[in-house]
Amino acid sequence: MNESVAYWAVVPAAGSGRRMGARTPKQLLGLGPQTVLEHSLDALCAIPSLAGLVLVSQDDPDVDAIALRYSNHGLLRAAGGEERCHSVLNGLKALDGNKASGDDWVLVHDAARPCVRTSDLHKLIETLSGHPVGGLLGVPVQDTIKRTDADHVIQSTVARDNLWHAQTPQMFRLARLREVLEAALRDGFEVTDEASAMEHAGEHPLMVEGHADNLKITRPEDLPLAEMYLRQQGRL
Ligand SMILES: Nc1ccn([C@@H]2O[C@H](COP(=O)(O)OP(=O)(O)OP(=O)(O)O)[C@@H](O)[C@H]2O)c(=O)n1
Ligand SMILES: C[C@](O)(CO)[C@H](O)COP(=O)(O)O
Repeated sequence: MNESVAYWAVVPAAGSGRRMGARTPKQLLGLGPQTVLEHSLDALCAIPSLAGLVLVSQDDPDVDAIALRYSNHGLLRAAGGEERCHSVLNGLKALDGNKASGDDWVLVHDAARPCVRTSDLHKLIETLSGHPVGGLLGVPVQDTIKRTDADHVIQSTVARDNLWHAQTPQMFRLARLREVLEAALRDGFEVTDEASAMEHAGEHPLMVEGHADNLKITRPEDLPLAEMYLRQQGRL
């Protein structure tokens, strides 16, 4: 752990949860007595070295109430953007305007990933703190992967060796991440995660193996699965 730099988190929590099909945005759905968002914030706040975190959300009184409960963790707020990448960039700008320096590390973690293990967060930070680029948590692909046409007719089988599911947190230096994200957006490049913006700039982030239970809650069937994982971890 490099003591001279700080570690911050940016939590994109401004999505509408279209694929969940619920009236409530999925980050505010319940997992036991807490919301998905609170479980994700609790996981990040368990990192002793965390200097603070930026919660990126739409205007929502329910989010405001949750944010108040994390004010002692140096919680800052930023407005959500049209897409996840715009929300993340707003979060980085909020950090820039605060006590953060360009060399500080930023962990970008989806609010929709409440089951991330504290042990994996520590593994990510320990593995990457001396790394020249940064990286992300992920898990190797276990199924056979098919590519189809628009009519779902299989065209090919994708070789799965060295193929990974990218997760979050994705951990990069603040100034460099903001620079590559702004450049990717200027180029009209489709940014679905922070690592892809780094790759677009010619960087090679490091994949750090985590666990499959760090799922992104996306569809209704993911909620009971997340609840089971949290119980297994003793968090419910
Ligand atoms: N404009 C957006 C879109 C997404 N997110 C956040 O990014 C994370 C991952 O995005 P995703 O799973 O796609 O969430 P949604 O966009 O809400 O889902 P959907 O695509 O089904 O609407 C979530 O924590 C979501 O709240 C965000 O902060 N701002
Ligand atoms: C960032 C991410 O969770 C990595 O897998 C994923 O790219 C988010 O994608 P989404 O379409 O915004 O859910």
